[in-house]
Amino acid sequence: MGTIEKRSFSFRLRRSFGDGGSTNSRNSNNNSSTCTNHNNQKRCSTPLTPTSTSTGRLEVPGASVSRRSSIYKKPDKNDGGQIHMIPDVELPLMTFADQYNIEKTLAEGCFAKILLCRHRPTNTTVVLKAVHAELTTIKEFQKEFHYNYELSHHHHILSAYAVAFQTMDYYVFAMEHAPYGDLASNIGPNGLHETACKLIAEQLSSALGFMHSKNLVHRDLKVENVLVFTPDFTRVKLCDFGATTKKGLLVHKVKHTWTSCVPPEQLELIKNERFQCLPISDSWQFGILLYNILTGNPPWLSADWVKDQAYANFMKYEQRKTTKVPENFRRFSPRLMRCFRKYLTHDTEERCKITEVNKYMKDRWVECRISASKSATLISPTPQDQDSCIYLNQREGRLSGDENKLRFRRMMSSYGLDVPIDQGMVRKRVWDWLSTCDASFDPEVESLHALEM
Ligand SMILES: Nc1ncnc2c1ncn2[C@@H]1O[C@H](COP(=O)(O)OP(=O)(O)OP(=O)(O)O)[C@@H](O)[C@H]1O
Repeated sequence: MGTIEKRSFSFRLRRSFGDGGSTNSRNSNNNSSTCTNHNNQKRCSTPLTPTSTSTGRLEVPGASVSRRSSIYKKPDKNDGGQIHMIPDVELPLMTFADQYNIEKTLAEGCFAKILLCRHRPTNTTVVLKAVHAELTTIKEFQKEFHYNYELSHHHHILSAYAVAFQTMDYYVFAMEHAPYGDLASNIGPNGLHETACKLIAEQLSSALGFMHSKNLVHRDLKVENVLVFTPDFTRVKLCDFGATTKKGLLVHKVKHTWTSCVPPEQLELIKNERFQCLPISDSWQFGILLYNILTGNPPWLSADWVKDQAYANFMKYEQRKTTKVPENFRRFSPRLMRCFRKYLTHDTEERCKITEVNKYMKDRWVECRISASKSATLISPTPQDQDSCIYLNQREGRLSGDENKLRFRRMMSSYGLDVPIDQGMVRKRVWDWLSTCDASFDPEVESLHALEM
């Protein structure tokens, strides 16, 4: 296994935003890495040897069904087939420079680096996830890589290449590049409009439903772990399988994740208490994510009805102790509220499956938009339009000209206007439209000048 010392720390990738500045985490303590596999050597060792790269070939996930046929086996009631067998594989020792040109660090923390690279032998752009070897165990690394690789052929799960190796300092695996980054960097302070949220919800529920069908629980669903491949959100993918665990195993809490993402039944646990890992924790996190993308923020800081008034209000409503819709949910339609109740119920027995949201796709989700200013008029031709209006108004000022153009194109393409068009006319229409949406609209607002195409 090389000369790298195994240590049992979990690794963190620090993020600079979120609720309370917490960091989020790789799970250091679930038990799935106990599933070592000796019968599976052929399937598992092949992709990890240097030959796949030294021959100048980067295997694209899903290209070889036969080698990865385990995933197609129907899981029995308590298992997901061989997917839970984490192979023990030697990782070839090499340096990044042997085969890669590092072009950019996409994200960096104390414990891992996400590097945008060019794989020289194939002239392919890849992202390398480099985990500090001192801060994780090789088993944890292999588990993450294995699950990511085995799940890769789902359309809405990030594809991992059949390439993993170690350097003197890191355990590394290769994956495809998401050109638009993660969802966290794509949602404005007022969230995305309903159409985009529905698209995202549909794709993520499909990815998570697929994982659940394999008896796997993601356990770390949040906006940072959803990657964006098209500017109109028609293609997003789930990533980061560091906390992924087989359903039913006894686990500890995922450490250092945003507290807003932690389900109430886990918040209530005492320190170091273990609990059974179940898909309903993904359902909870899905409900939080849905709210987050619709509004730009999580609904509360923590699902603690004693300490967090916003959660206490929702819990009373959800348990039908009051008919008063909590203020921060008032913009949503009764149908979406019904959906939220099912995902965000305190009662774990009542909580819905991850795919429940699909029943609500034809419904209206947002009834009216709360403006930044309470006194502002809330009426617009369609609430969707107004979402975009606020989004442009408040977010774009922080962005560069290129980013502004990109956002603008995304907005237009979500309205089917991504064909070549008269940009002058478009701009005039957007300005007219903005001024009818919002009485306080200032045509001189600096950010809008950046929309000049
Ligand atoms: N393939 C990719 N393409 C583009 N950006 C990526 C890719 N993979 C990861 N990132 C960026 O790096 C960030 C961290 O990635 P990832 O979640 O895999 O790392 P991590 O160390 O497990 O993070 P954490 O445990 O903090 O969630 C993502 O939120 C995303 O912004």
